[in-house]
Amino acid sequence: MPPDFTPLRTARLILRPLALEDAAPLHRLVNDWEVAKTLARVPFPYPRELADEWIASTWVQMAEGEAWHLAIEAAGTLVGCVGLTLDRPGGGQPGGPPGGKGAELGYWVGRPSWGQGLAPEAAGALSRWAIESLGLSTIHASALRDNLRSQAVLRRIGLQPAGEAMQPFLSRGGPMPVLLFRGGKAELQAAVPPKPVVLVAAVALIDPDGRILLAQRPPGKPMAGLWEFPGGKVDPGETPERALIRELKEELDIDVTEACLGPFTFASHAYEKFHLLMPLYLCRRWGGQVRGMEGQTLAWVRPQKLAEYPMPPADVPLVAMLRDFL
Ligand SMILES: Nc1nc2c([nH]c(=O)n2[C@H]2C[C@H](O)[C@@H](COP(=O)(O)OP(=O)(O)OP(=O)(O)O)O2)c(=O)[nH]1
Repeated sequence: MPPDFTPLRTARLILRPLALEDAAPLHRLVNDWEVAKTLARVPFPYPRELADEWIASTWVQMAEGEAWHLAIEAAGTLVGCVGLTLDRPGGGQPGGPPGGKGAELGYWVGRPSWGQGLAPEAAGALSRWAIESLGLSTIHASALRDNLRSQAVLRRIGLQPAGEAMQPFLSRGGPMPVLLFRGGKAELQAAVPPKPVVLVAAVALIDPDGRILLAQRPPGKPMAGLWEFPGGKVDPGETPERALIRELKEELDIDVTEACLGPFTFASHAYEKFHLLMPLYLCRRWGGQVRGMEGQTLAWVRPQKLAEYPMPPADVPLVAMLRDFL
């Protein structure tokens, strides 16, 4: 039985325990000289039964807290494996840490999925998870001296060169020269690509009764159904004020001037795929009648009632500030 393990998710991948059904595709992908020749512990040819045995052994190792070998799944298909094996105390593995808890990282991606950056995505995610959840101080790994692609993967996830060694390779029938890599939490974190910052301008339109206009995000959009302040993304080269004037005309058919947009506060919020930076303006004067031009539902809401409207997480602190201010 596969052990209980909450799969790790990345932008494109799911890292989950191997299942018996993975044996056939795993065998097909790893029984490929181009893959097997880079792996120290994989024989070539790779017997079909070994796939079943290997999968069962990963369950035992995970249950015992010795190693975490996971399937790399992309769009519902097994594309490779990634694993971490804890160093045995006093094991003195080449490249292993002098003190603290360490683990050796290994991975492979089947040939059909090469060239898409899946190996660093999987290896980085598992390594960062292990540092956080298993309390590891170091991750180490090795790559054949002539395997530049794998060395690039290790560098990309933040591991640093840590010397050279000879390592036995089952597929090569003897020891081979490898480069060693190692890194801790700081190195792994520093290598995480920053999220793009998305600049969105938004406004709290306030009517003569002191009510604020909220618009409901339409179905099909991210965060559909949540209520938000009118506004939208600032185009390259545009100021937030110009963007708001444009968006308010497009979305609500009203005319606003820059002089009527008073800067109030801003949201700075980490969404999963981007970091939102959203200045929020106040506006009490505009030309024309507010009407939803994009079929969006609108609501004029008293400040005390704002909390009853579910809003994107970035807006929650803004609502509290508005309530206090108005
Ligand atoms: N207008 C507005 N956007 C908000 C608020 N809170 C919040 O997190 N956002 C987010 C949702 C969106 O990711 C982004 C606004 O972008 P947008 O409205 O131009 O774009 P969108 O995601 O609806 O659609 P698209 O242009 O990507 O197709 O800012 C808010 O109060 N008002």
